[in-house]
Amino acid sequence: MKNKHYDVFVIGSGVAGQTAAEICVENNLSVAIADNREFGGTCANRGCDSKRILLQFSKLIYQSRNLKGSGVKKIPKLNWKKVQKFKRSFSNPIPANTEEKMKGLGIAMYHQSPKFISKNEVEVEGKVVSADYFVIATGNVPRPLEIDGKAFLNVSEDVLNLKKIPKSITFIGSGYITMEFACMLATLGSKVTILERAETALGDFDQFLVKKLIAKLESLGVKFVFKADVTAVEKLKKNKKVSYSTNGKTEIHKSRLVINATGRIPAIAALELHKAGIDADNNGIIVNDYLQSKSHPKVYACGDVSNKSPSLTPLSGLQGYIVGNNVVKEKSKTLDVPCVPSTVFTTPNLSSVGYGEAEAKARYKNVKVYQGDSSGWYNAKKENEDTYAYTIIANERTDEIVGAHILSSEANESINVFAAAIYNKMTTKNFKRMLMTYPSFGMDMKKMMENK
Ligand SMILES: Cc1cc2nc3c(=O)[nH]c(=O)nc-3n(C[C@H](O)[C@H](O)[C@H](O)COP(=O)(O)OP(=O)(O)OC[C@H]3O[C@@H](n4cnc5c(N)ncnc54)[C@H](O)[C@@H]3O)c2cc1C
Ligand SMILES: NC(=O)c1ccc[n+]([C@@H]2O[C@H](COP(=O)([O-])OP(=O)(O)OC[C@H]3O[C@@H](n4cnc5c(N)ncnc54)[C@H](O)[C@@H]3O)[C@@H](O)[C@H]2O)c1
Repeated sequence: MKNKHYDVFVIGSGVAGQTAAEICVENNLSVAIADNREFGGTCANRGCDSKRILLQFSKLIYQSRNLKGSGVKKIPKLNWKKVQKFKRSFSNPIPANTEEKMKGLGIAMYHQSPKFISKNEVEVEGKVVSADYFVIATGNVPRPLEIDGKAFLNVSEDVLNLKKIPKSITFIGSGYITMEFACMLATLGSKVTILERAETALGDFDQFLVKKLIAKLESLGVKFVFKADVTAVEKLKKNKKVSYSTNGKTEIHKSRLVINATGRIPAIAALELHKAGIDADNNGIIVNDYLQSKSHPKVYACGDVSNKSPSLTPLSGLQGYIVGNNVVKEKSKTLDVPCVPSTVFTTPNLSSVGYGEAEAKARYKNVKVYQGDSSGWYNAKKENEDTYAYTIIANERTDEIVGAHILSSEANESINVFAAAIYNKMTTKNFKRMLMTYPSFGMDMKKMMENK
């Protein structure tokens, strides 16, 4: 075994790992990066980007259907093969482009999972590699579902690569991944069933809006089963058979595919963290506000694999930036995230930033909740869209906006305006003073905060 030494060894080449590696190498540190899959990470290869490309096609069909009878004569027909080809034109070049970029920066690359063998050494590609600092940025992987027949389950990546739209599909779990893909596939003609263990979908989101989103998906033919305990999956000739119990009754359900979308867990199993004394729990590697391992100060963790949630691309990039800077100059940056906007890219979108109603009520003495159904407003009516609603929350004492939750066809963009407002501690009064373009969803945001 030949020994190698670097100033910094990064594990994982997603947005978090790349960002940290680039900052280190730009500051004249010698850097290596390892990935056990194609370089470029989840978002660009098999997550956000590919997903949104596919979803825009189902949105096109959905919106055309809404406008049928109001001028649209024919609903467009998709050539799914070409849709997939278009998607791949974005994702296929990612690994080679990422490697070329790394190489251009002078970063050494390894194509295997490293295993820690001591506090400052890993074994990778048959070599012992030591480093002054390690950056762990290995992201998340699908949560394994320990049921009989688990080998017959598929995951989000398989949905992204579907060769054709399945006749029927079952999702286990009703989080982000399920809601987005269920919406897409139901719109494109699949019979979709969702088996969720909890009492509702998207448990962390505003439930006034989630109820409306569930009703929307039901109107597309999606069947929700809550309080479902899935026990087994079997492979039949054409279908998969899922066994589950709900309200004390045992049921079976057959569909072409069964997707395990019960959440994602930190990708740490292969790293042998214990050999370096790096502590982790179910949420990931335990780090302080510098994103430094609490049990091993020469190790940093960033992105989905750190225990600082939520697992979203912008937050992973930010964490990579913080770690890169802290490796270059110890304790130079802390993670200080006032609010993280996120969107469930269903049609319509469900977007959220800042506190939910319960959190705000726990935090402030008095809160003002502006909540309503805007399906009668111009912006919904012009699209023949029957689902549009909001919950905006302000601290009553200061009038500051502290949370915004929107269900609308443009919510993924509208929420960024609210993110800026919350970040800048805007009051509802100041927000309403801003001029917005007309006619736009921006104008509606001001109307949402009118006292009725
Ligand atoms: C289907 C899907 C859709 C999503 N949509 C969105 C969205 O719309 N918006 C959003 O903000 N977020 C979305 N996310 C979440 C987003 O993709 C992640 O938060 C983000 O990619 C995390 O970046 P990261 O750099 O922390 O990890 P990753 O991008 O996951 O990178 C980790 C890298 O580490 C590698 N790795 C893992 N284990 C090892 C090992 N043992 N050795 C070496 N390398 C290893 C992996 O191969 C990977 O390349 C989505 C996720 C999925 C699955
Ligand atoms: N648009 C986006 O930003 C986006 C999209 C996709 C994924 N993501 C990220 O990826 C993460 C993973 O997404 P996800 O949808 O897999 O997870 P999730 O955590 O959003 O949802 C998982 C769901 O599965 C349910 N569940 C758990 N165990 C179950 C079981 N045994 N049986 C039935 N239901 C069960 C949970 O109650 C929950 O509702 C997200 O939390 C998010 O951070 C983000």
